[in-house]
Amino acid sequence: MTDTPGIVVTGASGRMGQMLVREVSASPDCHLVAALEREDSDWIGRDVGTAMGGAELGVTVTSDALEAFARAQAVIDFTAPAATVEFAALAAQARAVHVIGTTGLSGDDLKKIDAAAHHAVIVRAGNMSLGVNLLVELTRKVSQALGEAFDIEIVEAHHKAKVDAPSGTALMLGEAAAEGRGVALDDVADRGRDGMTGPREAGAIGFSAIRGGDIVGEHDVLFAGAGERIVLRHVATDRGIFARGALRAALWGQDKRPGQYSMADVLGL
Ligand SMILES: NC(=O)C1=CN([C@@H]2O[C@H](COP(=O)(O)OP(=O)(O)OC[C@H]3O[C@@H](n4cnc5c(N)ncnc54)[C@H](O)[C@@H]3O)[C@@H](O)[C@H]2O)C=CC1
Ligand SMILES: O=C(O)C1=N[C@H](C(=O)O)C[C@H](O)C1
Repeated sequence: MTDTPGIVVTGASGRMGQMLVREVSASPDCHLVAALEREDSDWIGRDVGTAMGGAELGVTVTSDALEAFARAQAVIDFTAPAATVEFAALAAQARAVHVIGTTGLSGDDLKKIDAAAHHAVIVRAGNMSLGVNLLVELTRKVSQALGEAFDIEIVEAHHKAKVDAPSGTALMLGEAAAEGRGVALDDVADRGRDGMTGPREAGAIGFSAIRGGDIVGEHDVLFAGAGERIVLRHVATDRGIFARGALRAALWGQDKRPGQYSMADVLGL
């Protein structure tokens, strides 16, 4: 047995789940206590290491979230909105830190996550990488400095299997741009142009989404003025950046009071 924090990885067979199983099991600072999948997944009952095509890890994939969370100090969750809302309540019941990377959450989902955060630590971010969280801070500052004389457009590109748009990261960047201008994103977001749209609305923050191939994640924040443009860009080439950020958040959350935190809190930005 080890006295490092025990971690559950949800969505273990997914793109992020597999990356997280690798990071958690390789880390000397924690250990993998469970790997969770949907009950109809053909990974259920198999050793997660061999299911991933590697060495045995001694952890059998299960769909019993309550039992798994009861044995854990943290749950790292990159799945889908309905699953994440359910896991938030169960992780709170188990008093386990819940690190949420899942994007595409609705306003109603966020309210349920807020309720769970009264009882346990939740760290949630649409992007767990250091680079993007720095970009968020830069976006806020540049937006504040330039004001409405520069039009803001956020362009994101992801792999063809991504199911939500705009990406969680694009929305974080949009929130930061709106905060920089002292406005609410919901009042100024322009999330889809098609047909006779008319000229650009003054003060709008526009979003465009590209989907194709195996693009890990790319985000541009464009500030377009008269006679000049600034582009702030982040390019992810390896999902390990998200997994390492999530693991850092799970460990950081161990001695924190119940509440909802961001990656900016974790990174001290
Ligand atoms: N915040 C961040 O830094 C990042 C967030 N993401 C987000 O993470 C989420 C997952 O992304 P991917 O790994 O690419 O998707 P994926 O589709 O490859 O994996 C999702 C996994 O969750 C599993 N799952 C769904 N419902 C479940 C349930 N009730 N119980 C157990 N497992 C369940 C699925 O079976 C699947 O294996 C997406 O929302 C994505 O946008 C992805 C990368 C970075
Ligand atoms: O689905 C993905 O892949 C990613 N999702 C996150 C998002 O929606 O921003 C983070 C990253 O860009 C990869």
